[in-house]
Amino acid sequence: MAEQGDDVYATLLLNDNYLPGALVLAHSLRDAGTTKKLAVLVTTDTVSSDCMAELQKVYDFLIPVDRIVNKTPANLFLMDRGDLHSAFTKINLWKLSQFRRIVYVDADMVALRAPDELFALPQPFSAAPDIGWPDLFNSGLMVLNPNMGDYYALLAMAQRGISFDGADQGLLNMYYKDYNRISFTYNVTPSAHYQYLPAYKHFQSGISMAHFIGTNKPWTMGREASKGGSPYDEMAGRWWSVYDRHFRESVSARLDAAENELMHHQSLESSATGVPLIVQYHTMGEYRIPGLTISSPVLESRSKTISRPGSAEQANEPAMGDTSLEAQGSGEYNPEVAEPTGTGSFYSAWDASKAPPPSNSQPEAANFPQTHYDMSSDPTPFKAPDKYPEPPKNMWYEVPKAPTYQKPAPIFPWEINAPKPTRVFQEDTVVSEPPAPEMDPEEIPTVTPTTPTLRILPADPWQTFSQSNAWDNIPEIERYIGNLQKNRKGNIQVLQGYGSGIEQVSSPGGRRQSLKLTDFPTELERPSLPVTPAPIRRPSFWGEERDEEGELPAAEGVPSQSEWDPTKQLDLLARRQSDVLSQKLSLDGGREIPSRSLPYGSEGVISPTYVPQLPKDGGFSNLTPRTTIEQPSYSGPGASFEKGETFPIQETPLPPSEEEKDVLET
Ligand SMILES: O=c1ccn([C@@H]2O[C@H](COP(=O)(O)OP(=O)(O)O[C@H]3O[C@H](CO)[C@@H](O)[C@H](O)[C@H]3O)[C@@H](O)[C@H]2O)c(=O)[nH]1
Ligand SMILES: [Mn+2]
Repeated sequence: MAEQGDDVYATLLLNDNYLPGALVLAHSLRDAGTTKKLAVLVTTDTVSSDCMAELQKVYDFLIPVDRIVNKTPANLFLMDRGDLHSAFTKINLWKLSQFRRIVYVDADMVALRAPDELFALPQPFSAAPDIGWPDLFNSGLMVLNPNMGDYYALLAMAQRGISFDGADQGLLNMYYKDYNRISFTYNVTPSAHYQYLPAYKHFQSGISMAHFIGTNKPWTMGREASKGGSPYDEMAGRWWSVYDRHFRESVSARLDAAENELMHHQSLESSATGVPLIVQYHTMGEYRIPGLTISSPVLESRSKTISRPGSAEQANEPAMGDTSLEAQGSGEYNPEVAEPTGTGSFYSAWDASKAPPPSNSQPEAANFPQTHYDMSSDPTPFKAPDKYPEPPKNMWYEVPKAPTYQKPAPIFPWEINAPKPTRVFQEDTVVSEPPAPEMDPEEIPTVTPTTPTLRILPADPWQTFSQSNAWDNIPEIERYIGNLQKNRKGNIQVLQGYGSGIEQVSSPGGRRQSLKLTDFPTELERPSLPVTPAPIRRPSFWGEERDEEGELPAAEGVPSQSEWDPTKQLDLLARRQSDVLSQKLSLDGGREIPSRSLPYGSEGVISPTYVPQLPKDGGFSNLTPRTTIEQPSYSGPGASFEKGETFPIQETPLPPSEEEKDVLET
């Protein structure tokens, strides 16, 4: 019986599943030398009597408490912990006014040292920060003074389901908003957060308690699960070292026990070695079903028991027995000691990354944890509560009144001074601009690009380039090639319109002697256009009938075929067009007319849009704009006529002269 004003460490057990945790916790505190008493709160409807019997072996007080269930557990599923439906039961701690002070510790914690100093804290309520949300405290370790005032207040909240996580931590943090924060070393939860490892290394020696938060606990993962070097593995190793100190069988004991099992059909309540079966049953890898066959090379000869993954290594461990356990009892967990070294080891020695599973291994299903659920035997019908918790208020979304859209911040420099886009008309933007001086690419400043403007360049592009091919100036070559061509020419019928009459010119090889690539065919060489002014009579579709009516009268104003001189007419047309053009020019105030590129020889007109590719020195200065348009002619040799060249009207093909032949031979 508790004396008034006792100090206790207390934990909570809601079912048998956490039994290994509660036992290891109690042993760890005792092993660490606490001077305080230990209490465990149990919900008797779900904790078995076997379990309570085990608890009583280590705990000073076994306190039955009423289960407090969260009837609105939705928030629990936010953290995927539906199993914590009864976590509100923790509130019963405040009811235990027989104690002066309680240091509550979750059953999934292990003491590395006994934090007895917490009983001397001046504050009424203390806890350590939670790793998930450090403003909050983790309710796995709490220093509290039981009192009925707090109890009823907390109970009222619990009954209304007030808890942001649906469990005790959410509730208690809403109640104790100004808690006394104690060091994280009193409730160290393993983490893989980047800052964690260096801090862990630094503060490691000061850790009082480790806490295995989450669904997985050391006793549900098995001994093999935490053999790495991470903080979690190290802390889980500490848990297992306590477990082994108190619940691990020595191999010699197990061998004896196996023999006994065979000989005397040992009872199932505790293993032959004295380790309670219920503890083994709830500890992953520890449970051995008595009387079943085993294929362990070591035990085979002496007993027939089934081996589970976790216990197989023990079966194969050399018979060091208690010596090895004592080595671990020093407090530092040494994985080496727990490592099996026997030759016949078939589970722990099997490295799945290196070899297939041993052929003599057991099916893993033998290892599955089992939970038994009983149907409720409570005959009272369900009665709805008088009042349900008020639905939360202010749970609508307020549509913002003013649009909150903000232009995104500029990324590129030109976004800052972007010019306003406007419509641009060519008339407005045509400006004469000197070309930009050449610039070192590295000196080019950031420029704000604008709509490019059309430039009229005051340049006669032809003057800046040589207009002939180099070989054009060598008469020998020209003459030779000219003669070759002469001989290849066929007879071309052309119309030559000198004067008013039409001369028929047969002009084989009548081409002037020039090899320039830019040459166009002369007028003589071009075939005549089939200009037909008056229709030519053809046989009528209606035959004679139509003919009887006589010929249709010729259209008025259309000259007869014989009167039509196509060359004259073309010349006329050209003149008229050129008149129209010059008229337009004077109307436009002398502005130049954009023109198509003209054939060779009709220089003098410069396209305003033409930008010559100038030589690098930028020879602009000596170029002047030209605004005259030379009138084309269709009557003379015209555009293709070359200076100093006489136009041959008639020419007979000749073989090359002796002189020309000489050139050929050289
Ligand atoms: O099936 C169960 C579940 C819980 N418990 C007891 O309730 C405690 C809390 O559950 P636990 O699994 O340890 O929760 P944590 O993973 O530690 O989760 C966090 O969130 C819980 C709910 O808020 C708090 O109770 C814990 O202190 C806090 O660390 C356990 O330690 C046990 O004492 C049982 O006995 N049986
Ligand atoms: Mn916990």
